[in-house]
Amino acid sequence: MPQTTKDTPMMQQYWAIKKDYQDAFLFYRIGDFYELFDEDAIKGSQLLELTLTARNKSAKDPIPMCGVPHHAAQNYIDILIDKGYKVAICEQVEDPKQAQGMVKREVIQLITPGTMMDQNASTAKQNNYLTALTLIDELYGLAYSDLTTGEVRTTTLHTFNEVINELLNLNTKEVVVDANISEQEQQQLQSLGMMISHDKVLQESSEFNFVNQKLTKQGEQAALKILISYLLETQKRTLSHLQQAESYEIDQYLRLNHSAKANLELFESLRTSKREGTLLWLLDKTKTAMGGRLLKQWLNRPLLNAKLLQQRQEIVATLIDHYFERATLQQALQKVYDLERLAGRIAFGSANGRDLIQLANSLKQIPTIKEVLQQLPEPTLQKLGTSLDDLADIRDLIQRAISEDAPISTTEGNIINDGFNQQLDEYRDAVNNGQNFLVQLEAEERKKTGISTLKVGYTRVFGYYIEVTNANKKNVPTDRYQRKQTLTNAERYITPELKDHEALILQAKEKSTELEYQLFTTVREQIKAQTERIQALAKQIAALDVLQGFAVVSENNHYVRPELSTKQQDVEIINGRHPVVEQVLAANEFIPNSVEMKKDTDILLITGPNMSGKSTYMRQLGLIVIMAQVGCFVPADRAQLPIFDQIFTRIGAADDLISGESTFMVEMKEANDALLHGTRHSLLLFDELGRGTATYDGIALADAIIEYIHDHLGAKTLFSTHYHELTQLAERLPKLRNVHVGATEENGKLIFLHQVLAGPADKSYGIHVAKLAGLPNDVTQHAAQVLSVLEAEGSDLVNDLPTPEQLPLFRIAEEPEPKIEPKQTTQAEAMSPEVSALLAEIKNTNLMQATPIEAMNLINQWQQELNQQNH
Ligand SMILES: Nc1ncnc2c1ncn2[C@@H]1O[C@H](COP(=O)(O)OP(=O)(O)OP(=O)(O)O)[C@@H](O)[C@H]1O
Repeated sequence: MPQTTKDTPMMQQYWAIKKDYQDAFLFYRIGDFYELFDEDAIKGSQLLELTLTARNKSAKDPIPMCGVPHHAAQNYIDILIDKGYKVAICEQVEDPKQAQGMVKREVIQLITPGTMMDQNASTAKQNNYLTALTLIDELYGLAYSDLTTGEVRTTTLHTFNEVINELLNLNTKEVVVDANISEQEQQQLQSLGMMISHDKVLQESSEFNFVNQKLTKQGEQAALKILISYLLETQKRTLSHLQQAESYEIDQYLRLNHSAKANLELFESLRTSKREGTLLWLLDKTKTAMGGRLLKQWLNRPLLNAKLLQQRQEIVATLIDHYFERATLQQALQKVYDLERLAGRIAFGSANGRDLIQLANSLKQIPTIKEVLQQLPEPTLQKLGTSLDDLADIRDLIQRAISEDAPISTTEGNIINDGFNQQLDEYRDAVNNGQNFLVQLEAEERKKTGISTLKVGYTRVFGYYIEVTNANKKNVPTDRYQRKQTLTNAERYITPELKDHEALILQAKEKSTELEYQLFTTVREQIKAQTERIQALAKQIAALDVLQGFAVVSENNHYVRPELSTKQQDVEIINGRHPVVEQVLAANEFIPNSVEMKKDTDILLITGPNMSGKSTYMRQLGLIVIMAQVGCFVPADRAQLPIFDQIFTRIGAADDLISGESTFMVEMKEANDALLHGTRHSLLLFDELGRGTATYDGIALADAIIEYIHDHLGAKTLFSTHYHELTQLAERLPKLRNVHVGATEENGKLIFLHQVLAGPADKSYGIHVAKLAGLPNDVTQHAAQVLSVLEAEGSDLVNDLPTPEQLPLFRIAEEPEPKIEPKQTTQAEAMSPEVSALLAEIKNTNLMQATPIEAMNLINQWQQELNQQNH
């Protein structure tokens, strides 16, 4: 709204400030309220369900207004941030009593989704990252930080797809970009729910110099500069708790793209989008919020380093074997508050007395933790036990200075302990003496006046008074008493003596409160100087907490320590279980299955009826690998595993959350990704790849992909399929083995055995599954007839299928596919020369060199040719 000449000085000040914060809600402090004006007020009143009023109501053009009490502001700020807005907090920055004219006001902080400092119980175990992104010499530089913990990391990425993956993995809500990031890229990030921000004035700072120390890559340094500059611009204070940036490369860790993490349900259940039923949910037996956050980071980045993994395994094994020590450790950890975020708040200047008490109480646990660790027969734990800094000096300072019962407010006294500061003790004595004087005065006045019910009291507005009930008013010595206030049944008076003491007491009180605040901030500053030590301790405690959690789940669920090999790629899991599904089923209901893929086997081709457990078997292997590569034990009787470099998946619903592309396109892209980037150290989990297109194309593509993996990649691969034709590949591909998930039929009913057995499935149970699903009897009976005809004739799926016109109902029953007995002829022999030629063309097409659109066009062309063949 434009400024008009009629604007009051206050509104002029408002508009002047608002001008710089057009994209934020301006919370403008007036007394005990934050007020919103004009468009902010209209929009804010709707979003926050506040009553909309107006300033200058009687004027011609009143200004819409709404407000929130300052003590309740945080809730409203949280709501706006959660809805993806920014909030600028504008405070009175001088004492109104001393102000000449308008009170000076300034924005003291711009709160954005990526810079929220306020954390509640539900976000305790989550990091909140702000990310900065730039592009230099065709490389993306990425820097991100969690302002609440001070963690800073940087990396360099080659493609925008990698950037998206990393940002989704980090669950980043806000990305600060510079002009090198194109409009289109920015829009793509926005469409994924990320706020895009820009840094207005790129500034050099001592913070940048400190955080930047270890970085060498240009892109990462540039991104870091944007990040820190934006943080300084929005937070408007020093950021001394930011740690030195750690640079990493994504291939230092087991690579899993975002959709693989979603498919394997690491952090979010596919069905409910909740944490329950995920690997994180299962493994999180941490006692601290820091441990909870670190576990999530570990699962996001499983390790490749065998030595580090051995070390984690040793610790888990030792903690499993020492139940009592572990119990003591857990009890101590339980009492450790969020050291990282406490350190953040202390450095940020927002910590109160209670925060410091929480810090001291946490530090009290460290000696116990050190003692237990030193008792354990494991070198890393023992070393940790000796080297852990118990921060006794900080604990001692807090215990001496800060009252156990410190209030939330830092400005109203009662924070500092007696005996900590002489001057404060003197003020407090003065206040106490004053109080004693009043007690004496009351007794004396009762005596002098003979009024036994006379009382000395205090109110904020009137100060100290002498109160006399109406019945006794006549006995009041009017020469000394001066009437001050009349109540219904009493009268209040003051005397000169009382007023003198009032001044003394109030002065002492005011001085003591002021001094307390000063002392408190000094203590806080002293602790702030030790931020790095607190952060170092927090990191060690967090790791210890995650590992004790691994010990707990491993023991409770009878996991075994996997043998990890860097020399060979053999996979041998005896009686493995799906860690989450087995928790959901009743005891002993889960049927364990082995996975054996030694030198002679790279690919397991899995067949079996729907619902038999094919996906579960594949996910099981993926999860076991991830658990092994974060250092946890695994659900099996025995497990020998290589260290995988990447896991590629194509499991479950193929909808692409990112680009909204068709199922088939996503399938092909994911296959392409695996074939292009996979190595013989990778794990591929492909569930019914190719089902997103026509049967012919599906079979042909699946065949070509399997052969490519077999001949060129050599990656360990689980490939499930309903295309029975593919099982014949075992004859040609020596490193492919058929397995199937067993089922039997009893009295016409299908019994799932959930057991993975050697060889291809010998019968399709599609019709039974269709029955279970409740398809009309007509349909399933009809399908059964078709099946028996097909089986009796040993016919060929392709050539002998009745046309839809002949069997109208068949179209409905098509989904559970009737299966034919495998013939001894190869596929190419069974088909017409045209189809064979087509197949050869498909096989020889190099998908790696085709763009997705070209692939689509090719497939379209093949489909048309095939259709011509069929007619
Ligand atoms: N090993 C097992 N032991 C016990 N129950 C299992 C086992 N494996 C799977 N199940 C149960 O069977 C259900 C179906 O499993 P899953 O989704 O893996 O089947 P599927 O063969 O992949 O099916 P579709 O082909 O229809 O995708 C699971 O929800 C689970 O409850």
